[in-house]
Amino acid sequence: MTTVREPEPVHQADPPDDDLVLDVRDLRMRYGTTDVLHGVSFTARRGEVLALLGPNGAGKTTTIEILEGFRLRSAGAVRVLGADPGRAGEIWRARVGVVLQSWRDHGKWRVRELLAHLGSFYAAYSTDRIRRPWEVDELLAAVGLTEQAGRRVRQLSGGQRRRLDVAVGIVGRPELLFLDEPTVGFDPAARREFHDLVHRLADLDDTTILLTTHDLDEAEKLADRILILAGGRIIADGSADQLARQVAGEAEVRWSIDGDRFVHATADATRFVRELFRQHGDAVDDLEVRRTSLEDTYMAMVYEQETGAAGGAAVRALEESGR
Ligand SMILES: Nc1ncnc2c1ncn2[C@@H]1O[C@H](COP(=O)(O)OP(=O)(O)OP(=O)(O)O)[C@@H](O)[C@H]1O
Repeated sequence: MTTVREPEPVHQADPPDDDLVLDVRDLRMRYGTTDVLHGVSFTARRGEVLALLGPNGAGKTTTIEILEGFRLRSAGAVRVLGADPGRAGEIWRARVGVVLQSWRDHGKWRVRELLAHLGSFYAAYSTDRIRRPWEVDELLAAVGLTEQAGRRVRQLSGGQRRRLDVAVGIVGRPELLFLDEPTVGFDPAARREFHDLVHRLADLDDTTILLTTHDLDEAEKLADRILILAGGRIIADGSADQLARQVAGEAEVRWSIDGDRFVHATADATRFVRELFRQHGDAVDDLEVRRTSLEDTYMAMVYEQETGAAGGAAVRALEESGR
């Protein structure tokens, strides 16, 4: 008997997308019997800056460590620069920069020597597009450590040491940079310089950056997109403006009449203020229009997630917090 085989279905593989630097789908992590990540999904494209926010213990460091290849996931599909970080090799590692929460080695080394030494490991991974490593004097200037170049690492202040952590993380000119709470201990000037450096890396070098921070002002200033991790899932993914619109009116209007203070959240502040004056005219005093801050949005979203409140509760919480 002759059997006729059905033609094999043709699998049209998607062309590799060089711009897709992070592709995380349904990532799960369990420590012992405790599930920490219940299905985390997000992507990041070349040159994007993402801020990963969430309450203490939400799983931000766990997520980042999995993407860095330092921790094995329990389940889910993860591609980082086109590879599985759990199995990727040396060449992949040379393309990834990491700034951990604290880094305490090499106290006897001098700053310049340490950076030159660590940088030398990246020379073999230079490409036509990216010359590795970063030239040491240029790097010292970029992180604001030129004056400390000859100092021993253990003689640096906390903030200077954190700058050195950043320098160590970027000395190999990474295409993808992970920053875990990068500005803890920075004074305001150092913080601003660091923000300039992040913008420069993303805008000029097309570096993709994923950072965790508890500083919502910093997240708003730095990130193209904000991810909020709570309850083991990403509960929000978008620009600060987009998130604000999801939660409530975009603006908060405050005013007083005869000494009594009022507050109202609205999507159309102009129309609301026009109506306010039409009704109360010159009696309106102390008028203030404020856009919903990322902090308001964050608090409302995390509150809603934690309490399991139905839609609309976040809006009410936001209004309460404004009173
Ligand atoms: N090695 C481990 N073994 C068991 N549990 C762990 C381990 N590492 C982390 N956890 C737990 O997993 C949860 C997530 O921790 P993780 O450090 O990822 O949170 P985080 O969002 O980075 O927190 P923070 O904002 O406080 O830095 C926490 O409940 C933590 O106690």
